[in-house]
Amino acid sequence: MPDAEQLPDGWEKRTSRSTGLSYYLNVHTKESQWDQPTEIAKKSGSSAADGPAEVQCLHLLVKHKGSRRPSSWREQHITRTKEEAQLLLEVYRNKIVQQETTFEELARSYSDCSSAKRGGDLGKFGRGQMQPPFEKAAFALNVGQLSGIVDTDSGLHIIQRKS
Ligand SMILES: Cn1nc(-c2ccccc2)cc1C(=O)N[C@H](Cc1nc2ccccc2[nH]1)C(=O)O
Repeated sequence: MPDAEQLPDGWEKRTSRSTGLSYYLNVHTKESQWDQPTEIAKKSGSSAADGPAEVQCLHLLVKHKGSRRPSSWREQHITRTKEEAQLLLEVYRNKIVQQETTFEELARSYSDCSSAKRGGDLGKFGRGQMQPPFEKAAFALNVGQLSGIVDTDSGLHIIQRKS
């Protein structure tokens, strides 16, 4: 029985900054995955069929009293309900769709994530680095596309893919 921590060649075990969960990095392609690998890491990059290895996204997070950490740079003790957060985010999303303002301007003013100071820009990330609902929504977007409302343990998000 192989040692549970012994990984096939070309893999490293990492810990996600935002979720604290372990994921596995292919050191050759820089692709990552949640499931523990059982085969030697491939050395070529993803084919188009697998989608991008990483994406760059902006997000606007509205936390609520049920959020994992109901506090932010905007509000030390967040007490809004999840329903109130949903309504707020729908207003913000409509303003973006109607081109009344930009995603960056709204995120900078209203996002409960510390990335607000960068207009909501999370930078580039691969699979296995963000909470699964966020990852699924982000990797399903085309470049420039705006998501619907995405629910994670952190709160409710809208996401725009930049690359
Ligand atoms: C994942 N992440 N990246 C940054 C970030 C990135 C660039 C510059 C400054 C902060 C902040 C965070 C983060 O986890 N922030 C949390 C809120 C949060 N939870 C998230 C879940 C998924 C994606 C983004 C998320 N942001 C917080 O401030 O309480």
